[in-house]
Amino acid sequence: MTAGPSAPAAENTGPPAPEGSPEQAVSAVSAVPAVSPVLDVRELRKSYGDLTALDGVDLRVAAGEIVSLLGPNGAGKSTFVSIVAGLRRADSGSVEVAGVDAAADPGAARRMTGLVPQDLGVYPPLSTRRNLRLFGELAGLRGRELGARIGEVSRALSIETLLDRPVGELSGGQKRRAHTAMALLHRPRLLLLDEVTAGADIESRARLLDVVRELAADGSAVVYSTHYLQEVETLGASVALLEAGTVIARGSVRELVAGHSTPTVEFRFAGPAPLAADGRGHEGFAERDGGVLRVTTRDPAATIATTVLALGEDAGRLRGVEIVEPSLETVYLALTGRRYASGETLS
Ligand SMILES: Nc1ncnc2c1ncn2[C@@H]1O[C@H](COP(=O)(O)OP(=O)(O)OP(=O)(O)O)[C@@H](O)[C@H]1O
Repeated sequence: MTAGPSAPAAENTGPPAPEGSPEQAVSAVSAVPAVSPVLDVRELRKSYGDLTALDGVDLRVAAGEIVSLLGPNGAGKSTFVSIVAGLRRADSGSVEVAGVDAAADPGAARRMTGLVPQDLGVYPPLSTRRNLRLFGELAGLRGRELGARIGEVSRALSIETLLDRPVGELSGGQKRRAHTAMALLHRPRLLLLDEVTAGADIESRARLLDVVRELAADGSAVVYSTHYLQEVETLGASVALLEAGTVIARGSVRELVAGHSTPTVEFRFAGPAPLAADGRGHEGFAERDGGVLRVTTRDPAATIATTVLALGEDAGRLRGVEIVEPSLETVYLALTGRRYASGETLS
């Protein structure tokens, strides 16, 4: 895939389908902005053969709003982003960018959209500057204005020293910054970023997040797909949680946490956690994850007491018990049944 408003159509092979399906209760928090949204997506559907990637996705994003698109691998985030960017065609549903129907006038919708896709699509033999010029021209920028914008985005993303190097020689993080610069050249009203900080170092990540915040502060609407939950807080973003092609929750972090404010108790064991046998009196949803038994409960104290009592000989392997207060992470866990794989990456 390539960035920019006139990127060519492309289909890529995506990751495997998500395992299982959530059984937890799902509550969708409506977050319809009062003013006309910059992005207005309704009932978007997309299948790849028998596989339903998007199953009726609605999403509205206001000017100045950053929406974090969260969800496990295969949830449909990239499919959603690439359809909104005009790289893929939906089976049905509608996409409007600043009131322009993307199906009726794809060119106009693309001109208002900036995309930083997951698979980078720059022209490797050309210098960063040449790539920026190309994408700028595709977006309708010319002459002095284009030169000035290249200067601005290069400063914003700290890529001035990379301008005369072939993009193909840049590191992964440098490429992402260069790519983001290309998507920002024409000051898009809608910016789509698909896992843009994946593999970026701390400095690149901070720089990228700063730029995204600044763009939103200037009035752009931003859709920011990520696996890093802490970025949601850093960006001051609201959340759209996608699972198996459906938005299962939408709202601010505060709204989501308030709506799913059930604490979790984590029991840590030496060796595998014992089976959370239903007969052990847990109240709420219990699951095992390696050496951790995790129980979502409204009464943590009672859960600790009944669970420890029920452990039998496994009690000797118990190494710690922790009450985890509700957070975006626990909301994610409650809604998807999945957890972080490494402390920050969602599995
Ligand atoms: N070109 C394609 N052909 C067939 N199936 C596809 C294609 N692209 C994506 N898929 C499937 O569609 C589903 C959604 O994929 P998508 O890449 O949109 O998910 P995602 O949420 O972006 O995942 P990740 O977090 O891993 O990037 C997956 O099951 C994936 O295997």
